[in-house]
Amino acid sequence: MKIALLAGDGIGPEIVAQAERVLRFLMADGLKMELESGLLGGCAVDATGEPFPEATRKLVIEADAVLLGAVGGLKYDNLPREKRPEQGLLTIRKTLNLFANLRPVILYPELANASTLKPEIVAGLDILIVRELTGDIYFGQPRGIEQRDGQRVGFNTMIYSESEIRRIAHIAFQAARRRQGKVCSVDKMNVLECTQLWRDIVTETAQTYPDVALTHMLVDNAAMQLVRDPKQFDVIVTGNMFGDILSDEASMLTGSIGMLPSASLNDQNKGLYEPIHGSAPDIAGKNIANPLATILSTAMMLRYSFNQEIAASRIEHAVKKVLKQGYRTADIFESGMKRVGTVEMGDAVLANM
Ligand SMILES: NC(=O)c1ccc[n+]([C@@H]2O[C@H](COP(=O)([O-])OP(=O)(O)OC[C@H]3O[C@@H](n4cnc5c(N)ncnc54)[C@H](O)[C@@H]3O)[C@@H](O)[C@H]2O)c1
Ligand SMILES: CC(C)[C@H](C(=O)O)[C@@H](O)C(=O)O
Ligand SMILES: [Mg+2]
Repeated sequence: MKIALLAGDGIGPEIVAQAERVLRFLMADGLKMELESGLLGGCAVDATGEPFPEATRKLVIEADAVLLGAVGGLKYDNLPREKRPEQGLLTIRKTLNLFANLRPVILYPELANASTLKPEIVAGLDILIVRELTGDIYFGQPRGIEQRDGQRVGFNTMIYSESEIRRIAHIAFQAARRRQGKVCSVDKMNVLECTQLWRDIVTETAQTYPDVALTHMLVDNAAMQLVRDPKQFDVIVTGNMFGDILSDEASMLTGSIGMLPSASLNDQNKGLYEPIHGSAPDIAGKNIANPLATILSTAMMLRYSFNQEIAASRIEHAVKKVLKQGYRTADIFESGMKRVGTVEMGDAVLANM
């Protein structure tokens, strides 16, 4: 099992270091894995001039799975789009055809008071956001900024093909079968043709899954319903951009964006695993970032890419125990708990493994 580690920028190296300790612990305990680090994002721009250098391309193609921290930062904001750190991430997703992004939104009972909603509204919360990751306005052509009628206009194209919609819909329905059997498809069909097609194809695909209950919701309402009554959702399936926004919103129901892991999968079981948050430049280098989303992403990697259910649950149980024992990074801290830094949170997880 060869794993490419791409720590990236900002808090990336700090949080990936803790996940790497967890992987090395499992290796010392007999799990056969090989880890190799590579450059992606701003650190790659600094070293090579490119956000996704050739050596990293080779590494991720050859690896069985990729663990990523985060990319980006203020320093790179003035670069042209193709040189920006985020472009490196988008290019990896496209190169590996990682169209299915799974973002579990799970509230650990110990964090009920850290949620932005009242404990009774979020108790037992367990949503799976299935975000399409290689299409939509992120990749659609044409795009650009150009002169028209004496002024600049900026434009992007929201586009989905039937086959792109169908394959992500299948992922959502199959996931729902292993859960509560409910899929809510989120679109903006009242305004956007692209998402009218989305709704039509999801509805058509649902006919293969008579045992799954499908509902549709417009994205503005979905954003509101997530903070009104989030437990009405089981699986949410949506496009690239709506999924990006709704998952950041949903993360706060679990206490912090630092708690949400993700898996981005293609149809050959190859996966890239990363926390849903970014490089958090405001807290980078201070040993205060929450590493749990990244550590939980390694559990998803062991489960989805390597079928190592026991090792995956071992990590998840260790995280649960750490929270039970009262360890909290700043983002999930509440009085009476033990405030710890990034490294100490890693220590606590390892101690519980
Ligand atoms: N997958 C990725 O690599 C990814 C994802 C999102 C944003 N980004 C990039 O990251 C940079 C910063 O973006 P942003 O500030 O909008 O979003 P962000 O997710 O980096 O940070 C948003 C807020 O959440 C906090 N936060 C994020 N992760 C945390 C953690 N693990 N523990 C505690 N607090 C945490 C940050 O301190 C910040 O206040 C940008 O360049 C953006 O493009 C990268
Ligand atoms: C950094 C950015 C390109 C990325 C996205 O929009 O997909 C991020 O926000 C995410 O959620 O993974
Ligand atoms: Mg995002």
